[in-house]
Amino acid sequence: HGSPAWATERDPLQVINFPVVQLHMSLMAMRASQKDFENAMNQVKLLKKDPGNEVKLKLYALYKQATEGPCNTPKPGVFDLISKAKWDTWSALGSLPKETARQNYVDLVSSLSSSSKSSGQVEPGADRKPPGYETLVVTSEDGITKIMLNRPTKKNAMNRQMYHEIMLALEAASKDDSRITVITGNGDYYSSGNDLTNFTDMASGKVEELAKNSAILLRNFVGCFIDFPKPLVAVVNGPAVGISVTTLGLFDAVYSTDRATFHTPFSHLGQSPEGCSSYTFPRIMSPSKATEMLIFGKKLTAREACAQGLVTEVFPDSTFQKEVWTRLKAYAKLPPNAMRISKEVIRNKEKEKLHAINAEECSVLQERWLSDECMNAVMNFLSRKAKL
Ligand SMILES: CCCC/C=C/CC(=O)SCCNC(=O)CCNC(=O)[C@H](O)C(C)(C)COP(=O)(O)OP(=O)(O)OC[C@H]1O[C@@H](n2cnc3c(N)ncnc32)[C@H](O)[C@@H]1OP(=O)(O)O
Repeated sequence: HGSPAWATERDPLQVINFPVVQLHMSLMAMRASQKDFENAMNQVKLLKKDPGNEVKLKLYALYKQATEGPCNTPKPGVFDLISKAKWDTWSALGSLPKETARQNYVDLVSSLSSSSKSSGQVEPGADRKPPGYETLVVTSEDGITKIMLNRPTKKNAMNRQMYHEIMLALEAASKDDSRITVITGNGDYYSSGNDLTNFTDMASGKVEELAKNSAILLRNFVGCFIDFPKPLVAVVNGPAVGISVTTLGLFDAVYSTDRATFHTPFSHLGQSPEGCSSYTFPRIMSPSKATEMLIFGKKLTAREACAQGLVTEVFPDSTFQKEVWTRLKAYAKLPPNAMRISKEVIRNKEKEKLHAINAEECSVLQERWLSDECMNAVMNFLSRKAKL
C-alpha cells in the first residue's frame, strides 16, 4: 500500500507513468537483461516521490522504445497535449536500439531509486558521486555541475547517444542543488559538431523517416538549451564546429581558450543554420557578420568571436582552466534564487520566439538532409575525401 497512482499505472499509454533518465552506464551495466528491465518496472512502483512529468515522459519513451522499437504510431492531434508530448518524446529517441533503451531505462530507474533513498542525507555542497554516462562525464562540485563531452578520440562529435545524454544531464542539472551549469569538452576539441556517421543510415532507405526523427531529436535538444533555468556557461576548451557553436548563442556566458576556433560550415555541408543561430547570431553580432559565419562558413578565432560578442572572454590556453574555474567558483557563491530569477527575466522575453525559430530551423534542415548537396558532403567526409 502507499504507492502513488502514477507509479502503479501499468499501461504507459494511459498515463505518463515512468521515471527519468539518469544513466549509470558503466560498460557492465550496458547489458541489462530482460529480468533487470522487469525489476526496474517494479522498482518504479516503489518510488515514494513523483519524479515529475519530464522524467515520466523520458521513462515512457524509453519503455516504448525498449519494448516496441522506434515510434510507430500516428502523430496525435495538436490538441491532444499529453499524447502528443508522449509521442514527441518517443519519436525523439529515433532509431535508438531496443537494448540501449532497455539499459537506459534500467539505469534511470536505478538512479531515481538511489537518489530517493539518499535524499536528505547529502550535505549541502558536498560532492556527489558522478553518474556514469556513456558519452559524458558529469560531476557536481562547489555549486557547479560540469557536463563534459567525452568522446575525445572523435573530437567530441555528437552522436545520437550524446544528444540524449546531454538532454538528460541538463534535466538533472536543472533539478540538482548546483547553482551554475557548465558544458565543456574533454581533449583538444570542444566539439566537432554533429557526428556525421549519424547520417550513415540515410543511405539505407527510409531516408525521410530518419530525417524526420533527426529533426525531432534536434528540436528537443535545442529546446533544452532554450528552457534551461540556471546560468549555463560554456567553457570552450578547443575548436568548436557546427551545432556546438550555434548553441553558444543560447548560453549565458562563453569562456574560451585562445586556441579555440568557431566554425559553422553549413553551406559546405549542404545544410542550414540550427541552434536558433539564424536568430541569435545576427542579434549578437550583426547581420553581415552572421552571414559570413552562417552562410559563407567563415571560421573565427577565439579573439574574433569575442570581438563579435559570441564569446564573453578569451584566456591564454596555459592558464585557461585555472582562471575560468576560479572565476566560476566565485560566481557559484552568489545567491542562487537571484541568479535564476534574473535569468528567467532575461530569457522569458524571447522564449516563445526562440522555440518558434527552433521549430522552423529544424523543419528546413529536415529537407536539407535529403538534398544531394548534403548527402554528397557527408559521403565525402565519411569516405575520407573531405575534411573541414
Ligand atoms: C541530429 C541533429 C543534427 C544536428 C546538425 C548539426 C550540424 C553540424 O553540427 S555541422 C558540423 C558537422 N561537423 C563536421 O563536419 C566536422 C567533420 N570533421 C572534420 O572535418 C575533422 O574531423 C576535424 C576538422 C573536426 C578534425 O580534423 P583532424 O584532422 O584534427 O582529426 P580527424 O582525424 O579528422 O578526427 C579524429 C577522429 O574523429 C572523427 N570525427 C571528427 N569529427 C567528426 C564528426 N563531426 N563526425 C564523425 N566523426 C568525426 C574522425 O573521423 C576521426 O575518426 P577516426 O579516427 O575513426 O578516423
